Amino acid sequence: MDATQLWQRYQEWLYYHPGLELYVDISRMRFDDELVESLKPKFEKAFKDMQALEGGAIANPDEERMVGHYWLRNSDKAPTPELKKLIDDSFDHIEEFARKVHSGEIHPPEADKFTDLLSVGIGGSALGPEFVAEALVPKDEKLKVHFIDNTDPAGIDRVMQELKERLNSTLVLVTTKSGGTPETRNGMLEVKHVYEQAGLDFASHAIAVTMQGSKMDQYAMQEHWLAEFSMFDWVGGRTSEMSAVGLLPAALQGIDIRAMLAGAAEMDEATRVANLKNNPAALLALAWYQSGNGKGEKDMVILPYKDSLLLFSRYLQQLIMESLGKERDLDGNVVHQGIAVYGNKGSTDQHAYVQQLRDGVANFFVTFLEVLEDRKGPSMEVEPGATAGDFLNGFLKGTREALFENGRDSVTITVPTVNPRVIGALIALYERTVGLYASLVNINAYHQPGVEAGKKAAASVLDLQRQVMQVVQATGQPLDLGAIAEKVGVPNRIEAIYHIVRHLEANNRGIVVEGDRAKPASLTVSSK
Ligand SMILES: O=P(O)(O)OC[C@H]1O[C@H](O)[C@H](O)[C@@H](O)[C@@H]1O
Repeated sequence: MDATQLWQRYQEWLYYHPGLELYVDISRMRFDDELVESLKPKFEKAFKDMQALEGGAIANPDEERMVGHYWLRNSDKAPTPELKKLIDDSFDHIEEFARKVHSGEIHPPEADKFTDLLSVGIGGSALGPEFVAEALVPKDEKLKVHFIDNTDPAGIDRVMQELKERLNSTLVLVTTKSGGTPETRNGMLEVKHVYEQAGLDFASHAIAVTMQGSKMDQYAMQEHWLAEFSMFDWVGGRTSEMSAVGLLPAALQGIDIRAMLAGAAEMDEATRVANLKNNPAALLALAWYQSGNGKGEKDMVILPYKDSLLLFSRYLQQLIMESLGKERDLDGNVVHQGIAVYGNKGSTDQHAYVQQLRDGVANFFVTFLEVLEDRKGPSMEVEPGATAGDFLNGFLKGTREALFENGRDSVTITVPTVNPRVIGALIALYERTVGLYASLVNINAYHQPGVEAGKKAAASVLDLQRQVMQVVQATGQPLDLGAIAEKVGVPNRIEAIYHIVRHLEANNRGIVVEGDRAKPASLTVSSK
């Protein structure tokens, strides 16, 4: 295709949303009319599926659940007046609480106001809040936000060290939809311990977002935490940014959550249009489908050319990979679907792995995210006639062109600026694209059966650890790994026992290991 033809193609496929001033350009994806024609029936079905989902159908059949994240942005779309009321009340509750925290009406026992927010959660209960907190830091940030999103003791220490001087004015938010996620429970207990060590009452600094009746809900009630916010059964973790999960921390930080909701609602309207060319999510779904042959054969590299959007790719990793990465389709056939997502930001990544993208394995397509506004206010010239922002723009365009020349495709999404409305719209755009694409490839995007396997295996390792400790303590003389395995009654789990013992020893957990470290079979274990 020559330059004139490409310019034609660009104009033919360009999508523009006038309200949001947002563009989607899929002209640099090499799909042809034949593919578009052949996908028409699938798109018809995808639009219908989406309509049914928004109408309250059980769109997640395995878990017998409705999928209602779109109602959050327009509660009139909720299938019953009761649900509408729940949604409206939950936002009022969030705003009222945030207002009282900001004014000092709600304050910790030892200070006039809360100064910091420590959010404890993982997966869908962390990635959206982390992305938004970083993308939208307000000028007059009301509370400074920190995150614990793992059960890594050293990671927890690092965050608690930062907060050491302000512990008494830190509000701790524990977010877990299910209320039973071990990493989050551990994080909460560790933080509580630090409060207790400091002689502070944890409950009067603690709030929770969780489903009613969950373990966390019960715990928070028993302990008389400061406040609780409900998470709904019909909102999945990875699509929960526009529920209390995302909006509570955002509101506390001082972000305009109504603008986020409005941006998402505008995008939802645009992505309800049952016409491929006029629906930006359908255009993205077409691009995903074409690049990976409907089988995820190519990875999605997300490259926002804007530092504040650094965490978008991490957020999208869960949204896309947990939704689309499925063993079976809706008819039970083994399909091993998915699309791998990675990326950080441009132009930084051009100095890291873009070399491979240009010249190496052609197993990806790029999504460039362009922000038209360089910064608030004027920029100096770093060279005659060019600002730092002109360079950033030049690098984006240059990379897009250099990749395309070499047979590497890309999508470009352009937004006017980074603000709450735009972020709400971007989240809604990708949520809808995932839903439409899932329909095209006939999978359930709303469950995550594969995650359970790792959780079960971890629980079994911890069980084994308890048994190993018992055996070692009860025996009173050095045992080799085989003997421990025999005594525990799991002769085929010697390797697992070896790993457990090595970790216990490294952490002074009351055992002594002797022998040649390079020859695990020579090791003996005894209690200290
Ligand atoms: O919010 P929670 O219930 O604690 O869940 C946190 C995360 O854990 C799980 O493993 C799921 O796979 C995720 O979808 C979820 O977002």
